[in-house]
Amino acid sequence: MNFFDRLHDRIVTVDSVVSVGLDADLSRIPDHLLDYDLPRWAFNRRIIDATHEHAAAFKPNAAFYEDPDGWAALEETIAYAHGKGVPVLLDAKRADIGNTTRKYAEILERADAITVNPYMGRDSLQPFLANEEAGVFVLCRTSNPGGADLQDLELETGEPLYERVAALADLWNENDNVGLVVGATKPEELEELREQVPDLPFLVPGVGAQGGDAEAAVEYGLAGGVGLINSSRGIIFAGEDAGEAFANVSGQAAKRLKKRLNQYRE
Ligand SMILES: O=c1ccn([C@@H]2O[C@H](COP(=O)(O)O)[C@@H](O)[C@H]2O)c(=O)[nH]1
Repeated sequence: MNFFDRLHDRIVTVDSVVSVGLDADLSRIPDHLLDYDLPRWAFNRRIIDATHEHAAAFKPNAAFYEDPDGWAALEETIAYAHGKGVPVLLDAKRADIGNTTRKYAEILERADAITVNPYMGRDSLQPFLANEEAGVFVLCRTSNPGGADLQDLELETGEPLYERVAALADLWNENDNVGLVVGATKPEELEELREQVPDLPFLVPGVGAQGGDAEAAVEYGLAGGVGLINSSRGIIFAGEDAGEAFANVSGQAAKRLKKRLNQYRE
């Protein structure tokens, strides 16, 4: 079954478009978990237990797992999320020359979807795009201030580069498996892009710690009700001062975000 069909079913089941970002920063994990063999896994397991009923997806960012223990923690995390019936989107922003990107794409044997970087062009994304079962979210207009440096550059046609990326992603969507990454900190661009590519679901990061626009994220991020609005630190570290009750606080934060976003869903 296609990723976006699976995501649609999950969104309906939990009545939520919340993506819970599992950015398990070791320096912020509660002290009482640091003696575990894999503290990031111990942390994620508790966060998953507390938030899964509000989660349309979990989104670990690969940056927080790129060491031997990290990969082990990530494997356990993905398997556990799947056991709860929740799809996993790995935020890895991958792409490279063909030989390398084929290896990168093997991660889709584990994760259900991935973020990719379009800068190297179509051939660098081909193994991801060819995977009919997986979701492929192409970075388009990112949430960070420096996203403007390249993404807003005006092309000879007068369009900004991010709009060309959206047009290309639409062309690349032969398997109905492509979405865009568009930050909630960019509400005007969200609106423009939704008009430009009405059928592509968006992954919208930036509604939590980055202070993005939750209403615009929902209004423009969803295509036919399908899309993901992500918060990472705003959920997983909401209970940073709560000691052993940290995961309960995260569960409440995920529920609150779900309710807030649902106000804007049709
Ligand atoms: O444009 C982008 C693309 C990716 N991200 C990632 O999303 C989360 C956001 O974390 P918060 O703690 O909710 O700010 C994180 O993994 C980023 O690397 C993004 O923020 N913006």
